[in-house]
Amino acid sequence: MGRKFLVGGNWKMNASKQLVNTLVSNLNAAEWNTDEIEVVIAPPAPYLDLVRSLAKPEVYVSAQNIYFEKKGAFTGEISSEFLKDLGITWTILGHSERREIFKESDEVTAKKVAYALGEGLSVIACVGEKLEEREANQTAAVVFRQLAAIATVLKPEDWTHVVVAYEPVWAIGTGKVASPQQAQDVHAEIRTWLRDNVSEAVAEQTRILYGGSVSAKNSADLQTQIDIDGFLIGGASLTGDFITIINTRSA
Ligand SMILES: O=C[C@H](O)COP(=O)(O)O
Repeated sequence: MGRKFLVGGNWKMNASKQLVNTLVSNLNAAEWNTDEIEVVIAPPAPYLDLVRSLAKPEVYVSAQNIYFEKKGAFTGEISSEFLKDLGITWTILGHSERREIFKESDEVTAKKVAYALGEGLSVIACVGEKLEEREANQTAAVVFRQLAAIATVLKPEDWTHVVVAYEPVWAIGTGKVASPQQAQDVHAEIRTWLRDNVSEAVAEQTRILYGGSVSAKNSADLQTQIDIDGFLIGGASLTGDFITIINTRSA
């Protein structure tokens, strides 16, 4: 079976009750073939419950991050238990903003991925290089290092619930989208890495999303690439572009 295209919306630290109502009503009114497209939105943690209760079942809801402990003295952290209690089945992990701003290492990210999977969550695991790393021809090395940290703590069967999001840091929120070929090149390298380091089946089945300035204007071209299995969309997920992107895929 082919890889189901995933359109993810990462709202980052943007929300209000009013915005939730608008974005979720618009999504509820939109239609897509659920055999071919999976839609996942990731609002900030305080809005997860509201979004889950308002969104139609075809919309999967994701956290943007969790911790690797069930409960206790971890002020400000989000437990997988909270997600399960709220009917939230996904979490993003290892976003570059977590890595850069909050200093989450490859090892911490990997620990979170393993923990989330053990708790029955599906994970969007983010990888991607910074501009200076790309310019130093280090893109593959950086992405492979990030993947290796995750692969080390997973069993091959765990990958069934992992989606990899390739998000070049220089393309995030900058309007400088990777060209379809630039994205495809890295996606193909990631798939080859999975083939060489995990298994043929995992390489074939694992979805690799592209993220970084995806918009209604560029999504059609990006999605023509054979190894682009969906998008993780930031800014445009807070606008009508998100549904246009879903519709572009459906068309
Ligand atoms: O998780 C989403 C990415 O960071 C992309 O953000 P962006 O679409 O605003 O560039």
